[in-house]
Amino acid sequence: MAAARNPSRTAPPTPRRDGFHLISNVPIDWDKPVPRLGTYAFRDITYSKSSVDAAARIAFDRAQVLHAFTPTTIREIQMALEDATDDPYVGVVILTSNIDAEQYTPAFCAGGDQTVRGDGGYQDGTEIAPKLRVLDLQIQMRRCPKPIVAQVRGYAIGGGHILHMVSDLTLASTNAVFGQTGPRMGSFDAGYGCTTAAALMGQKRARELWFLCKFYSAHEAQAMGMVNAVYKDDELDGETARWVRRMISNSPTALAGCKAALNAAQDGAAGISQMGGEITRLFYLSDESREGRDAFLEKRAPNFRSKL
Ligand SMILES: CC(C)(COP(=O)(O)OP(=O)(O)OC[C@H]1O[C@@H](n2cnc3c(N)ncnc32)[C@H](O)[C@@H]1OP(=O)(O)O)[C@@H](O)C(=O)NCCC(=O)NCCSC(=O)CCC(=O)c1ccccc1C(=O)O
Repeated sequence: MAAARNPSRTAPPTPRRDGFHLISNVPIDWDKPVPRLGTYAFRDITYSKSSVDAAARIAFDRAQVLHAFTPTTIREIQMALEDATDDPYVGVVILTSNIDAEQYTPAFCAGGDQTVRGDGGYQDGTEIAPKLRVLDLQIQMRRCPKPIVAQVRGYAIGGGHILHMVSDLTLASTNAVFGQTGPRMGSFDAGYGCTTAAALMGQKRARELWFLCKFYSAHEAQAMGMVNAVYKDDELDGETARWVRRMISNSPTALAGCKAALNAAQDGAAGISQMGGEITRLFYLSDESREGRDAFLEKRAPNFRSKL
């Protein structure tokens, strides 16, 4: 008698076979916020980690000005991001904002705080000279080997919009609104602000974004290619958790390699350096590489071929 066929051998192919829908969408349980790093106490952001879900959450905390950023805000994000990057336990970083919808219009970030915009850049009394510190943060985000997820509610405008574009993934609430305003505000970002827009949505749409300074709904932004997924506002935290949980269950080295490769074409020599750094780090783990170090320390000639 012929054996009964295993039904899984004949199951029709389905995208749901990836099991993504089976991952819990219970919002991430954050530990108590990290109030300070070293002697520095955060003022413009909150920084939290989850011991359960291996993620870090960096949130703008200036709701009264729609989370517009000053040099201090950016410096604080840089510090938190450095900590999250170096912490081997953290697998994914979420960049978002603290929403107080009872008092203030929801926003992810309304860009550079115009009240501290001086003639040569932004200066809130903490810079040696006025500068565009956010450009350094953009580079730090690109170099961070871990996925950065922008979780966007409300307005993501100007420099805030660029920070979501530079993030690896963007998950948006249905109430999110996206746009550049630079040419209406006497500003522009000829670096990642323009080049990332073109890479995400194509040249014509990127020119529309920057030349017209129109605003776009979450669904329009998704159709343009700059938002990965749109969720109802009350489902966004849970769905973000699902994306985070899938990524932290994947290989960190594979994710870092993919991020470096995806950055490489746009980032030129800096992109190759990021990619090369990953390769060198892995090479250090090999017998061949260790032979160079050991031979030096043992004051002998290296024999690399013996380690192949
Ligand atoms: C976002 C709005 C359309 C929302 O409008 P509305 O709901 O009516 O709210 P408002 O009443 O306007 O705002 C509430 C409250 O917030 C204050 N506020 C909002 N945005 C800013 C801001 N950017 N700076 C300072 N303050 C802000 C606003 O004044 C209100 O305060 P009150 O005390 O209640 O009056 C609308 O708010 C709006 O259009 N905002 C401006 C958005 C904008 O144009 N942002 C871009 C600024 S330029 C920039 O971001 C460049 C940044 C930069 O550093 C850079 C430079 C060069 C190269 C690269 C970069 C880079 O960013 O990467």
